[in-house]
Amino acid sequence: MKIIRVEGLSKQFIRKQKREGLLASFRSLVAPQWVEKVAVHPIDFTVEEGEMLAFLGPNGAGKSTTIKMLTGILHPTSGHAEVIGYCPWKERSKLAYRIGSVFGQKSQLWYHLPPADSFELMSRIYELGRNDYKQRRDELIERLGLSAYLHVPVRKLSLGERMRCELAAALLHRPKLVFLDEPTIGLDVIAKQKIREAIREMNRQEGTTVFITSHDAGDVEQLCSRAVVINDGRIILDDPVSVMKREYLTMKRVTLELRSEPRHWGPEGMAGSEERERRNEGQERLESNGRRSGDSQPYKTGGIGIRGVELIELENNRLRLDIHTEIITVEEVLGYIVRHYELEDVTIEDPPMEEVITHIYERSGKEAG
Ligand SMILES: Nc1ncnc2c1ncn2[C@@H]1O[C@H](COP(=O)(O)OP(=O)(O)OP(=O)(O)O)[C@@H](O)[C@H]1O
Repeated sequence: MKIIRVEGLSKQFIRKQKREGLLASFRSLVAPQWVEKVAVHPIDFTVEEGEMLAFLGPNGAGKSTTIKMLTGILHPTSGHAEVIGYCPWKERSKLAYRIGSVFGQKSQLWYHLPPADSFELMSRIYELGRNDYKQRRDELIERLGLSAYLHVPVRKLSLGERMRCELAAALLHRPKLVFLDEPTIGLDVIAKQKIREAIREMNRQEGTTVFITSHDAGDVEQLCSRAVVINDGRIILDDPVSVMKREYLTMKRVTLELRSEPRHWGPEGMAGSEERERRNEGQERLESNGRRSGDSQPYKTGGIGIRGVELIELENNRLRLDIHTEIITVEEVLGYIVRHYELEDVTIEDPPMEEVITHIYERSGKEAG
């Protein structure tokens, strides 16, 4: 069953044109000039009940405007939307009882109150029955591990602790659908993992539909089954995440701290000839399997001597590598490093979402033209 249906939904803003200079500013007050900005061109998509959908795009792409229309905060310029059977901008308060939202950049908890008090206030706003509320609250405290800081004012919580409380507050009234806008922004690796686990469990146990925007490729890979990418107000990709992973999320950025400077450095790279042969065989095997064969993307060795691995930076004992994971896995590269060098520390990062989207945009442009 479709929980969200969007047809030809668009939004155009009209804003005052600012002019430079004092005189021009006065003139603007008397005779303002207006400019139109199409934030969202007519878009169409649907979301299945129970689905976890990533809604992605660079800054200014139209994500927040779309979410605001789907939650009834904004009226569209044209088109239709149905969210859990309601027209969001016409039936906003009815819809509010059925949806939850978490905005990573904006808290919905009372800043000077402990989370326990915010939960209490929200139970009144949502008109929850006392027993039902207490049972649900205790269940969420247990599931999200909130008991240690339930009575600490929100302003004193770490970002990760606060985000788990935000999630609990959004789930208190058992919404069928939650909008999560950058739920892991600013969190460290451990806190991100905890939030992701909580989201996964909510989806698995309660079948909650999740509509998530994020600049973190990890959120998309680990949580979502489908990704919709919007750029400049237009949808440029609507694909399963497995396809996105295979086509676009094919790089990991790895920073290594070695105990000493790499020994076999130079034109030969880090790998010995045996290793290079093995890698090249691997490459042939991959190409014969049809993956990436003929793709224009160059798999530079960049001084490392392993195909699919590029050296981005070398500073004393510190190396930054880009690993193209359809050629070689991160485990294989780390295995090689560990066999040949003493490793002190390693950090594995996803490429910035902006880079991934630029790649999608360039490719969609090429395919269209
Ligand atoms: N109230 C408004 N008045 C005029 N223009 C607006 C308004 N709100 C958004 N816009 C413009 O619409 C475009 C889309 O904005 P939107 O906030 O939806 O982008 P976004 O994808 O959510 O970006 P971000 O990731 O930075 O939050 C932007 O160019 C923005 O400047």
